[in-house]
Amino acid sequence: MDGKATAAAVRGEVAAEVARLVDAHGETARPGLAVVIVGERKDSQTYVRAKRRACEEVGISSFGFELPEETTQEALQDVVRELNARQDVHGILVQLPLPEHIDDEKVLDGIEIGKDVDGFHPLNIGRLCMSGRTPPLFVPCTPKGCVELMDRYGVDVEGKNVVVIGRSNIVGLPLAMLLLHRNATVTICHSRTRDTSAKVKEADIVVAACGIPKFVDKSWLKKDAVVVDVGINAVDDPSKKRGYRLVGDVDYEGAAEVASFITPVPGGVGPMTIAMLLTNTVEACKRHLPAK
Ligand SMILES: Nc1nc(=O)c2c([nH]1)NC[C@@H]1CN(c3ccc(C(=O)N[C@@H](CCC(=O)O)C(=O)O)cc3)C=[N+]21
Repeated sequence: MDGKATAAAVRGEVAAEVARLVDAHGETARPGLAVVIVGERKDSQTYVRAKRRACEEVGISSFGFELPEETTQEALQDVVRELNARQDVHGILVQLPLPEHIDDEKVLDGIEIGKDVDGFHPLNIGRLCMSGRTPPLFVPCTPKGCVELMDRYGVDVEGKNVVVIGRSNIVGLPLAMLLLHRNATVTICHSRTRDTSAKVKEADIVVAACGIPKFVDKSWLKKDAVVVDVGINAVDDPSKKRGYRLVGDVDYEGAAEVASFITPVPGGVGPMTIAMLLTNTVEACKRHLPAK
């Protein structure tokens, strides 16, 4: 499953929608995303740059806030409060991880839930977990991107055995919930699971989101399993310009021989994550407009 091409297609659709909004309602209807980064982590800077570029491509205004590593808890929360109040900012993203001295829970919980385009606010996650009630305002971008990718490739999850490896609040847990609501039989494996390979051997669909390079081996996979690799692991590689290359949580070469569908790294889930950030931002903006 080609996440790079699929994300490009999604961006094309988002660009058309943004143009339609601005055409119908004027400049105030142009969606705006604020991205806040604290400190100078190289990987965070790379991701934030990619988010900024994606916004530009589709006509979403992006507002970057680069705060020094020493930023205090109070100062960061003040920035979030200001962004909550701004009319031209429809979505707020505080890039994770934050420096050690900052309590990220306090920061994330301070984001207005209607602007929580990451979908990390406990009220959004709580609503995501419950079915038949008020739905969340936003679904976290990586899980949403995984499901969107499978949808577009015609992978139906209903009644399937899905194994999600990883239980993080931003990927594994919300993804398991999304798949459960789509009537998959979901098993979550994690660091204390006794025999993950045995669980994976039963899986029609495997989602690897544990952050361990090449954790999932070809020998674990059922013939024609669907494999979604969320891992973005940097491993040293002096032959590369950046000094490292990215590998997933799945041994791609081997797994590709048995899987019916598989996502590569890079070029799989990563670009879809950013595409879903754009769709969430447009959704946030549209909620403020009269229906048209
Ligand atoms: N508040 C917050 N929201 C996030 O969504 C968030 C975050 N914090 N912190 C870090 C993680 C990581 N993340 C990625 C997004 C896209 C790619 C991506 O597009 N990767 C490219 C490769 C990029 C490269 O070459 O370095 C690919 O997989 O093809 C990767 C990682 C979002 N995150």
